[in-house]
Amino acid sequence: MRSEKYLPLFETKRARGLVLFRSFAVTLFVGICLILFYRVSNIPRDGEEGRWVWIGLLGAELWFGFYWILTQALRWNQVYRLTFKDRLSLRYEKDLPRVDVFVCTADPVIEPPIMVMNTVLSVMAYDYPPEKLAIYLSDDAGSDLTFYALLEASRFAKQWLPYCKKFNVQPRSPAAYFVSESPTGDGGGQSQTMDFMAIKNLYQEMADRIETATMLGRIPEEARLEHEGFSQWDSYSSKRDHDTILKILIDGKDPCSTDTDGSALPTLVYLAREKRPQHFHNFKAGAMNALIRVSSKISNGQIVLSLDCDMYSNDPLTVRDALCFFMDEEKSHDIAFVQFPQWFANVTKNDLYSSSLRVITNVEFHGTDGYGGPLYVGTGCFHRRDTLCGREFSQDSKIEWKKHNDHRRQQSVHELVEETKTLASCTYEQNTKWGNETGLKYGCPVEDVITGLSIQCKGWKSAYFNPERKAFLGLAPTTLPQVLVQHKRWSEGDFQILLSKYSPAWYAHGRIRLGLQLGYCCYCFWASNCFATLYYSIVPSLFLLKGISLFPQVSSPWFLPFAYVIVAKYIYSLVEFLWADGTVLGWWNDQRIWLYKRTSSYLFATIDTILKTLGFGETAFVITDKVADEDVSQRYEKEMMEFGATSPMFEILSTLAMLNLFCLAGTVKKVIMNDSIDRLHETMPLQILLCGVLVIVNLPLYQGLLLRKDKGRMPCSVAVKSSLAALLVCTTFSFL
Ligand SMILES: O=c1ccn([C@@H]2O[C@H](COP(=O)(O)OP(=O)(O)O[C@H]3O[C@H](CO)[C@@H](O)[C@H](O)[C@H]3O)[C@@H](O)[C@H]2O)c(=O)[nH]1
Ligand SMILES: [Mn+2]
Repeated sequence: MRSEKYLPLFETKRARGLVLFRSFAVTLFVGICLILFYRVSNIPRDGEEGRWVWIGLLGAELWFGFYWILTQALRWNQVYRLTFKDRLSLRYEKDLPRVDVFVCTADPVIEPPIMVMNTVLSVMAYDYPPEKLAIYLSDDAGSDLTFYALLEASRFAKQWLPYCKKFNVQPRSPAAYFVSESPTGDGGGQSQTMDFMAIKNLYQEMADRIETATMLGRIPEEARLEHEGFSQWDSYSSKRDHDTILKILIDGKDPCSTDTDGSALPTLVYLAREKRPQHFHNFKAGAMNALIRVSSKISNGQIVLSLDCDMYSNDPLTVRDALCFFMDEEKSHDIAFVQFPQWFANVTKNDLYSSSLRVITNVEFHGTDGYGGPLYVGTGCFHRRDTLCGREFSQDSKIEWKKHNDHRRQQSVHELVEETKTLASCTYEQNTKWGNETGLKYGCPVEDVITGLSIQCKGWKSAYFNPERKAFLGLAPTTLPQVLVQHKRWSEGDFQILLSKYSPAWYAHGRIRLGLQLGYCCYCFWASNCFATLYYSIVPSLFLLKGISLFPQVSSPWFLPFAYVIVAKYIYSLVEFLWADGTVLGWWNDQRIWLYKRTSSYLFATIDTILKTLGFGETAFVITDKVADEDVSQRYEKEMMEFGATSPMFEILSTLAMLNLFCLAGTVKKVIMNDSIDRLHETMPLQILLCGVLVIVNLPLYQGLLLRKDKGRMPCSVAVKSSLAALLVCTTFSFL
């Protein structure tokens, strides 16, 4: 029954200070226009020196100006959300919907099973009626190690879940919980301490068994004999060639599956979809679609949560938060998904690789939310099942939660499993709309973003919920090559979306709000930033070396707009970064990574996308490592940049760094020899500043190239090649 006075389950609030921000943005816009006017009106005439360079600079500045406008769309209309879980309980506790959680893993070596189990256990322990919760683990490696680990976890859960409930502990990932030496939670004093020690030992024993098996690469013989599930590996030949392996480890419907307190347990399912070398498997999108189908037979939750295997739940109440957005009587009918931020458990204080993406998380996504909702970013996202399967929005899309809650099943578990297996076979999708109209989209390295966009284009909205207590915590990459590769995948995927059928630049026009369209473009144009950035970080420095000025002199009135834009833009970015809980050094690191991404990841992403469009090359998904060697971890903790491998990306970064170093050194030498410091100051302040900042920002790179001795240093070959290349460019250019 609806109470007389309707009380919303969630609220949306405008961010404060938007007027101030907008006024500031307008002044910056004027500054940018003045700069462009200066460039256009001062183009050297035909035949005059520097005409083409000047036009190039104009191009770069036009690009930066255009891109800046896109970034404003992500800030213009920020909103914040609040939920009322108590009202949800009051109104719906008996009628809560079924929720299916999908956890994807793909490789037991770089995604250790014990980490995956912690994710699984953390969601099994959600504060949610267990008969309405089902957890599915998709294993794209089809590894019996992961299955073994899941079997162990299903046993451990029988103790872990009652413990969590009894003392209301959090987080409910055992590994994260046991980091603290003493029990936390709604203390039970002496009795909790004993329980704590007991459960901690149990966890440790389980972890040891799983880790030993992982290390040896095989499971203990007695485990194999004990559980019939392993027989499914009899016909297994490799991770790319095997039958569907499907096992319901805990059947929530079975009255016998209970924890040590006799309470029901959530359903737990292991799935390794069929793989054959002749059938392309479509990476995570393929795994997710198999999960959608398989789960529809087993539990068919109306709400689906997708999680990466390293993203444990940090808050047992998150499901209820998400449901507030789906179950509000007045405002929920058009919400298709609720995205939680991706936060990371392993980010160091000053976030050397800027992998926490804190500005995106704490600022930009709130901006997208003001225009119809955030992007779907693959993990920590709750979907309505029907919208994920391609349903269009219409006025009657509202779910009657109280009606639709029944899911009975007639067959035996065995029959059910056999019948369901075919849904995960390689051929099932042939001649269907899966991967296209239905489920997650195929063929894009960021299957999540393109899927979310297509849902929004069908008239749906999404919501962004960024609560005080972080809902999920994952693992960020811990070395520079990993960071650059991850960003290459993302920027490449986003760029492909721009060129795809669902392009935010045209297809989305009129289907989503303009602000959101621009916001999507901001990410989809990530890759294209490489050209302007490369130009700006090479050409002015070379001309500095040659003594040719490309920017206004200090005494010129045109100097002012440059000075204003530079100073205002960077102060703003620092303030925003600090506001998003960053540190000053973290901001500085962010600037460095900004440069590195743009000059390497984005460049390669652009090249690869163009090649793919022309028909060369294939889409790939390079999985991010979730483990690191001991010494690599130590350097990471100390915030020492990790290179340690040869890579074409490093060659570019190092060449750029050396080039700027030579240009600066050459200029300094000239100054000393000619005693011309005043003149240079007067005529080329901005070029000196640019080159100088590029050198300072690259200090860790010079250290890695020239000074460091540890294993994480830049390989010698890169140092030699890049120095020679930079030297060659500088000398040829000076004598040209
Ligand atoms: O063939 C594959 C490849 C990957 N995965 C899983 O996909 C998840 C994400 O992979 P990861 O290597 O951790 O990539 P990230 O860059 O950290 O992931 C981000 O970006 C991806 C898109 O590029 C999204 O799918 C993710 O949800 C999002 O967290 C992991 O759980 C993997 O196990 C599969 O299931 N099958
Ligand atoms: Mn990841």
